[in-house]
Amino acid sequence: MSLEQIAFADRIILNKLDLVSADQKEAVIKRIKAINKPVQILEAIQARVDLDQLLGIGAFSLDRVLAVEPDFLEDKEHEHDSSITSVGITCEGACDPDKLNAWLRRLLTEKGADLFRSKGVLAMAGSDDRHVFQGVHMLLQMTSSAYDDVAPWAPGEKRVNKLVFIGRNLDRTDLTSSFKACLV
Ligand SMILES: Nc1nc2c(ncn2[C@@H]2O[C@H](COP(=O)(O)OP(=O)(O)OP(=O)(O)O)[C@@H](O)[C@H]2O)c(=O)[nH]1
Repeated sequence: MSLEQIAFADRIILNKLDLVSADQKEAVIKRIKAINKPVQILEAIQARVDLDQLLGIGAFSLDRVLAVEPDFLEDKEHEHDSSITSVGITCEGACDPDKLNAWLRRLLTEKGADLFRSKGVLAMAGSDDRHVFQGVHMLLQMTSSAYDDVAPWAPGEKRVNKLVFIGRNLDRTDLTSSFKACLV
């Protein structure tokens, strides 16, 4: 198994399942999820998968970023069998844009090599625009409903920031507290 490929993937096809027991399959799924919690696993025999699940999924589209799985974000499990893990942060509030920029810049500079994927949906103080970011290692793209086809925060909608980081040696406690320090 290539850990980086698993960490990077949005979807993984688990093929040749006729050759393993249910327990063996579950063990492999557990290992994959320990590395990349939000990944979607497609089970297959003779590589037969529903093509609709693979084609046109727009893995890098904003829809995908916005579809941050809530069960993943709420999962507080720490279990993992390698140094590659995923960290989800979900937290109501509004970010101070300057603090957030400084935090992201520092994170990418210091941890970029270890950060395979990052993505998130953010609320900014003083703005009704929903901000969306996604990154690969040091590269980060940020957009918002001001520029793109992203729905702004609806009137009265709870502004819940959601972030996902997948990478090596991530410190969940530090990531969470340093993000929360960006809130106004
Ligand atoms: N039993 C079983 N054999 C399969 C399945 N899928 C593919 N194979 C067989 O596995 C062999 C390798 O298939 P390839 O399509 O060449 O796959 P590959 O990725 O190039 O090779 P490997 O990953 O090394 O197996 C072929 O003989 C396939 O018929 C499956 O679901 N079950």
